[in-house]
Amino acid sequence: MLAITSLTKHYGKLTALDGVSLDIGPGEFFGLLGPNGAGKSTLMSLIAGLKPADAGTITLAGQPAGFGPAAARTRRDLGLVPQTIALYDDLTAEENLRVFGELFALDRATLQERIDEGLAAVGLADRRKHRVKTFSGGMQRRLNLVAALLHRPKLLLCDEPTVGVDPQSRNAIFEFLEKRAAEGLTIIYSTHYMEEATRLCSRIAIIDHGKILADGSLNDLLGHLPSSEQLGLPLSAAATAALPALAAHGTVTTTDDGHQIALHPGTPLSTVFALTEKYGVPSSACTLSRPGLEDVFLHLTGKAFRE
Ligand SMILES: Nc1ncnc2c1ncn2[C@@H]1O[C@H](COP(=O)(O)OP(=O)(O)OP(=O)(O)O)[C@@H](O)[C@H]1O
Repeated sequence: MLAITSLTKHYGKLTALDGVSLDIGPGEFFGLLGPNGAGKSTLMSLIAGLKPADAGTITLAGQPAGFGPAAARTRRDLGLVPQTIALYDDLTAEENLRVFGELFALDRATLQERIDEGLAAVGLADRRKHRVKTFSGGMQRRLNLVAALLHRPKLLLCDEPTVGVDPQSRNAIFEFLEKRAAEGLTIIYSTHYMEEATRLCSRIAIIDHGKILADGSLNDLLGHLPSSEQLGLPLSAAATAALPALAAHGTVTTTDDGHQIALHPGTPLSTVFALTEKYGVPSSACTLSRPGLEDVFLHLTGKAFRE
């Protein structure tokens, strides 16, 4: 549906996007996960046509997309929830939505129907007559989401929509987006929160320094790691005695915090725990953890993820 090829963007000497290529299919809930300054907003702005690319192409359903007059038609098929809230403070929630709807030349009846439906869907129906300046950041975000979908775009771009948002609004945003995704809307969702990408996205691309480092389902990404589970042991004499036997089942690293054994994929936990028991390591002293996206990022970049 959305095809991006070798997209590059410089700001002066800084390369914000460096040859990004992506193919996003219809109905995908696509996560763009990267630390601050990775290039997420730049990529979103180029797709939305707010800025020109220096090189590369963007097409939506085979038609030119992005910046410039050739992409004017496909821009109608996009909705953007920008990182910075874009609403009129002195207008009420409903008045704001009317302004956005009129930009897309929606007829009065259709617009009213969509306003009512949208406000109800994000839990703002009872605040429709209140000015936006009286809203919390989270409420403003929710309203921005409704505004971006009034013209029923095929693709929704959400640029870090939960930054500075209270937990209640965060959940309302998640549930709203999950419903739209279940209805078939294609969503690109940028975030620097790994748990958001894990919860929401059917596919995740990890971006850093303007490059896509990995792209796939959560399981595909975890597949980059050499181990699926990690056993933690204390620095006790019993645990140290068990290490040679455990080393046959995984890679051992020892730090001041204890021994870590990254188990070889497919190692039965019963085998591992039989060994710790044999050497007298109490099970309460053992920990077992599954790796997450943080470990994938560390594995790919050699650096901890900076949120
Ligand atoms: N208008 C601009 N002029 C100069 N440099 C810019 C501009 N916009 C972004 N940058 C730089 O480009 C790089 C990518 O920025 P971008 O905003 O795309 O990243 P991001 O992943 O969205 O980060 P954040 O989560 O902080 O918004 C950063 O180094 C940023 O400082």
